Amino acid sequence: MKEVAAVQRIAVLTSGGDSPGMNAAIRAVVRKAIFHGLEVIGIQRGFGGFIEADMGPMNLSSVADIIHRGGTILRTARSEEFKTPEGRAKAFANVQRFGIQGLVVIGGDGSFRGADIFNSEYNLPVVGVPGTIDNDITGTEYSIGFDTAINTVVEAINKIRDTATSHERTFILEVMGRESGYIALMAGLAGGAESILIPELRHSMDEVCEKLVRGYKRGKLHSIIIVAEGAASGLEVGRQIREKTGLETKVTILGHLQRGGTPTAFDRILASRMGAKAVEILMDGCRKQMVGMVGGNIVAGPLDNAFKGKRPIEMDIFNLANILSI
Ligand SMILES: Nc1ncnc2c1ncn2[C@@H]1O[C@H](COP(=O)(O)OP(=O)(O)O)[C@@H](O)[C@H]1O
Ligand SMILES: O=P(O)(O)OC[C@H]1O[C@](O)(COP(=O)(O)O)[C@@H](O)[C@@H]1O
Ligand SMILES: [Mg+2]
Repeated sequence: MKEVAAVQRIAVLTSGGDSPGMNAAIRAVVRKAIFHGLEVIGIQRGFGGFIEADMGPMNLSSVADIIHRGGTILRTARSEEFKTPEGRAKAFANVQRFGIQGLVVIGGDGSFRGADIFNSEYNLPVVGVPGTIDNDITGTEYSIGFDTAINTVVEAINKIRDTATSHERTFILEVMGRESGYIALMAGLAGGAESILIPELRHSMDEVCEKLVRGYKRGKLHSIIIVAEGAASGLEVGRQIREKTGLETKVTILGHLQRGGTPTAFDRILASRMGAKAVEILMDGCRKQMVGMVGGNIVAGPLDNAFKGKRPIEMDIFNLANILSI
């Protein structure tokens, strides 16, 4: 049976770094809302478009043929102006002008912080949908785009392994994560990396080098070291290893390759479920929530969970990766 909602018009935007699966989430928000008789306004370029009234109605066809596309059809941005009360006042003028009664923000911790402040100031109901390749959001086991990103990294590791073995070389692979080591950790475990360097932990280059040399002594043909960009520069790690061990090192920086590409089935399913849940939350009359995956279920939780504390790194996974690469 279709539920009839008190809220009649909602808006959706994507903000912060794009992540594969954001389009699937937009599609779910739009189609779920329309299914229940709601109108949906699509806001372009995150909070930037919110301030500048760069927005318009979306319909079923606006989200056709996007479930498999990376990036975001709504575009995304980082808006310094939204961090100011004056910028947010402009955005609120557009809330009134367009008759928006609820807002879905698809983005990361920074975007949720912005949404939280806006809700406190203007009482517009907001729901956060976690979309970031970093998977650094507390309150959800997975954020949209992470699975695709680590699969991209693992694919790169597979390719590097081929040439690394042939030449018996040491490779350093720098991956994304300015403040978070999740991509490095999980892709490192899945890719069988010798060492994983992440910003959450202090690392001793002497230990990294000792492990490398030990490995080669027992007959390893190559070594792969994963470095999160927030832990160190891949080039610098390569230089230090070369100086300390005399080994030949090659450095690959994956960069924005990790943010693009067609989303995996996991990310599409996650995004579809989370986008639909966001609409349900607004229809239920909640004022400030985030969607999360907890124990495999899609649930509503407090929005400020996402940025209250830093998500701790899973030490058991880090230790396991170390044991398995002995
Ligand atoms: N303290 C804040 N107050 C208001 N808006 C904020 C705040 N922090 C972040 N934002 C908004 O959210 C945007 C995205 O945040 P950012 O941290 O860059 O990305 P992400 O959401 O992916 O973590 C910022 O450009 C800004 O517009
Ligand atoms: O593309 P930019 O603006 O240089 O941002 C790079 C950063 O964005 C990310 O890809 C995603 O971070 P957010 O989701 O917090 O925006 C990080 O891994 C990376 O450090
Ligand atoms: Mg972030």
